[in-house]
Amino acid sequence: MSKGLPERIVGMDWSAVQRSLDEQGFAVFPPILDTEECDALIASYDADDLYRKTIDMKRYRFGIGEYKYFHSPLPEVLQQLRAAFYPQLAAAANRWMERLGKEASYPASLPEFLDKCHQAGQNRSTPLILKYEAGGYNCLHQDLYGEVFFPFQVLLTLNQKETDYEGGEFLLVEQRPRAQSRGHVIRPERGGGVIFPTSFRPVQGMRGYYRTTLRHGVGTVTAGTRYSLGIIFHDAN
Ligand SMILES: O=C(O)CCC(=O)C(=O)O
Ligand SMILES: [Fe+2]
Repeated sequence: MSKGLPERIVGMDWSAVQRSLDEQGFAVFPPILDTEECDALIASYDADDLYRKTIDMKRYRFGIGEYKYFHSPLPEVLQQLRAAFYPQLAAAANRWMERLGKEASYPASLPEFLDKCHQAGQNRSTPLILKYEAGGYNCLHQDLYGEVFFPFQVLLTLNQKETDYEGGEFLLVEQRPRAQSRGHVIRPERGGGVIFPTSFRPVQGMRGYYRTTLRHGVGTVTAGTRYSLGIIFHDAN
């Protein structure tokens, strides 16, 4: 891919993404990282000086697998992904809050939003890289790390389904008020991913919008190794 990463993100079909977010609650996007960029991120998994913390998921009963939080300042790719996705998603976030009758208070740029996190005592960086080997999985969860949170997060897969791993589907479960839950199974291409709600979303009902609760996770990897990159916009306390 010849263009720089921020240009590739700005050049995504954002009207289709916004529509998909509003209608389905999530949006799958085609590769924005090329094979070399994905391979470089995978190769950096063992570069321990890049990370502030490593989590063995089994220890916390989060699933089976491992993830590492990048420390701040983030590697350039992570910084670019976070900063370039933010403005489009802030517009969606404010639209969603208005629909739910809440204050639409997400600032236009990432540094302004991070200031809010820091003022609330949320100073630790949250973008992460995840690794699941055969038998690995990630239980359904939400990534909330304090009072301030951004309503969207982004997940990119760094290697190729079917070639590098089998199973390991991205799972999104939507809990509807006074009704049964609905599941979505998403399998992005290497270098592509999905934008999804951190915690809840507005759904159009007969009388205005109501709110559903979302959790995400990963189905069992049945063969190979799956690597992914999680872009969380709020910092952690
Ligand atoms: O590995 C995945 O697909 C999910 C990772 C995750 O839970 C996240 O990025 O928040
Ligand atoms: Fe997560």
